[in-house]
Amino acid sequence: MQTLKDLLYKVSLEEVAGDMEVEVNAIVFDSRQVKPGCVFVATRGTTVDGHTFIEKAVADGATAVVGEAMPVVRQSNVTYVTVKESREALGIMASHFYGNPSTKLKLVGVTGTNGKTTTVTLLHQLFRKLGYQVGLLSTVQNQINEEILPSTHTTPDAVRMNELMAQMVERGCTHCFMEVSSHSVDQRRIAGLKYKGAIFSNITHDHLDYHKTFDAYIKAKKAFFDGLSADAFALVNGDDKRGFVMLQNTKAAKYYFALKTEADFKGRLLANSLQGLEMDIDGKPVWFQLIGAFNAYNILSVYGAAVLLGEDSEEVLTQLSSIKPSIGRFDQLEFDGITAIVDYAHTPDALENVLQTIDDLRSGGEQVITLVGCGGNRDKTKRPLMAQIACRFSDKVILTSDNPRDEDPAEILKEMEAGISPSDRRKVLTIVDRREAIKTACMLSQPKDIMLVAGKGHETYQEIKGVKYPFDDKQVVMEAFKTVKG
Ligand SMILES: CC(=O)N[C@H]1[C@@H](OP(=O)(O)OP(=O)(O)OC[C@H]2O[C@@H](n3ccc(=O)[nH]c3=O)[C@H](O)[C@@H]2O)O[C@H](CO)[C@@H](O)[C@@H]1O[C@H](C)C(=O)N[C@@H](C)C(=O)N[C@H](CCC(=O)O)C(=O)O
Ligand SMILES: Nc1ncnc2c1ncn2[C@@H]1O[C@H](COP(=O)(O)OP(=O)(O)OP(=O)(O)O)[C@@H](O)[C@H]1O
Ligand SMILES: N[C@H](CCC[C@H](N)C(=O)O)C(=O)O
Ligand SMILES: [Mg+2]
Repeated sequence: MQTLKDLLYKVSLEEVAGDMEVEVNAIVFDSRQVKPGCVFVATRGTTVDGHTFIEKAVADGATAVVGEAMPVVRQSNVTYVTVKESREALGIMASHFYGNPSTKLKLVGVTGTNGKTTTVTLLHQLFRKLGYQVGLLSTVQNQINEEILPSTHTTPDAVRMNELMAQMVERGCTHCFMEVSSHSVDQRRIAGLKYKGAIFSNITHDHLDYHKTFDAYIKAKKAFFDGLSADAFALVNGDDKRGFVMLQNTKAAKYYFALKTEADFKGRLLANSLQGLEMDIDGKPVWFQLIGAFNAYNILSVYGAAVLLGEDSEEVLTQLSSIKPSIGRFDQLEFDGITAIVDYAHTPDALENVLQTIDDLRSGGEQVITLVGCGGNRDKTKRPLMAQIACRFSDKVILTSDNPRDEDPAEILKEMEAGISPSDRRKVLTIVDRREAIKTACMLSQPKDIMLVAGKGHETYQEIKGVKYPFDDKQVVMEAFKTVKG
């Protein structure tokens, strides 16, 4: 067991009351999870202040408390430590508790509005093919080699994350590829981690509900790069004007990947179809199985990161050309000549990219039918924009629910409808029930048509008022086709 003093190594302390040599058997930041002998870390959250649960945590057996303000009435057998930033302390403590696993792995983090899951999944599969034991932390799933562990967040909380990394180390992993969400940087979930590399994919509109302004959102992403050490690499998209911003204050070695501008890892798109894409990389034409021009960026950053991690460039391209992750990103289903595409596009930029890809691949005569919704309790400003984009690229649009969470789904749909111009209204149907909406889309589609089911991708549930009901777009689409056309 470790002492509180061990766990607080390198954390700047403001005040200590009690014994720092006390042993702790767990780190807990939710009073409902407290067990005797643990240290309770109180953080100020987005809905409640964890400091209000200190007494409860102590009553339930916490032997130590760490937080930004301590109660006046204290128990003599409990150690109270005041720190400047509890979330930062929590990250560092979690790392120490699990033996600093990030220092024993080549840890690469990917941040950006879109493309994180695709990039880390490609990296995981690539390094498996290159013969390594590899860990993965992603929105879709966490993985230790082939073993799949459920994921609840894009970037887990500090305790869970270090626990997972410790398991990776124990199982012989040499590399770990993880998504770094802007929330996780802001909430210091990644404090205490040692990165070997960081990738920036792009930044566009999302999460303004949380960050409030676009500048604050950029700042959160940049903080990830600011925190890198000199022996790490920072690889950014040179075609995104914020790529340069990410590198401004980092100590890490700086690299760019790009399609349009000069870069250390430069690609040129040669061909793009529903079967895949061909790209010239460093003078070599290579065929990849991923679909959509935006994936050229994901492939380039994966290539760059692999080379920067010391892999042979030829071998990397050979292996990369054989990979096609099936993770609810541009997943194609066929039924009687109709193509249905299930995609996780849940931001205006992602939706536009996917629809542009479909548009580029149209052969003429077919209809594009887009089904889309927007999540509740999330950025409201993207709602009218996403409806507008769907209309711009589609012959028919069905607006429906995504994960309404605690909001009224009809209200979300009204906010989406506000983005539709009078001339586009005739092509739009609004159907609140997603299953019914999918059935209608199937009914409206004819052979050769392309139907896009956007927003939920890999998700296997629909969250309505705190309950997650089983719902898998791919499965529902296949069932609907069988019912309607079968
Ligand atoms: C808005 C947000 O990001 N919230 C995250 C945050 O919770 P919070 O600190 O704000 O929670 P809070 O309810 O205000 O509580 C404050 C503190 O009091 C504690 N508490 C609370 C109640 C109680 O009875 N006792 C108690 O001790 C809580 O454990 C917490 O430590 O910290 C928690 C622990 O790390 C996260 O689980 C939680 O994620 C919530 C569930 C969430 O939905 N997050 C989403 C928005 C998110 O993080 N998304 C990103 C990016 C998604 C993407 O684009 O890919 C992600 O990384 O997944
Ligand atoms: N490099 C990219 N540029 C723009 N759009 C992309 C890119 N890569 C993927 N997309 C689009 O964004 C959607 C989400 O992709 P992905 O899941 O890889 O992103 P993410 O950053 O992990 O998202 P999240 O923030 O939800 O975790 C995809 O379904 C696709 O439509
Ligand atoms: N990680 C993202 C996922 C959004 C997916 C979409 N289906 C929704 O529910 O809005 C978020 O939590 O904002
Ligand atoms: Mg993701």
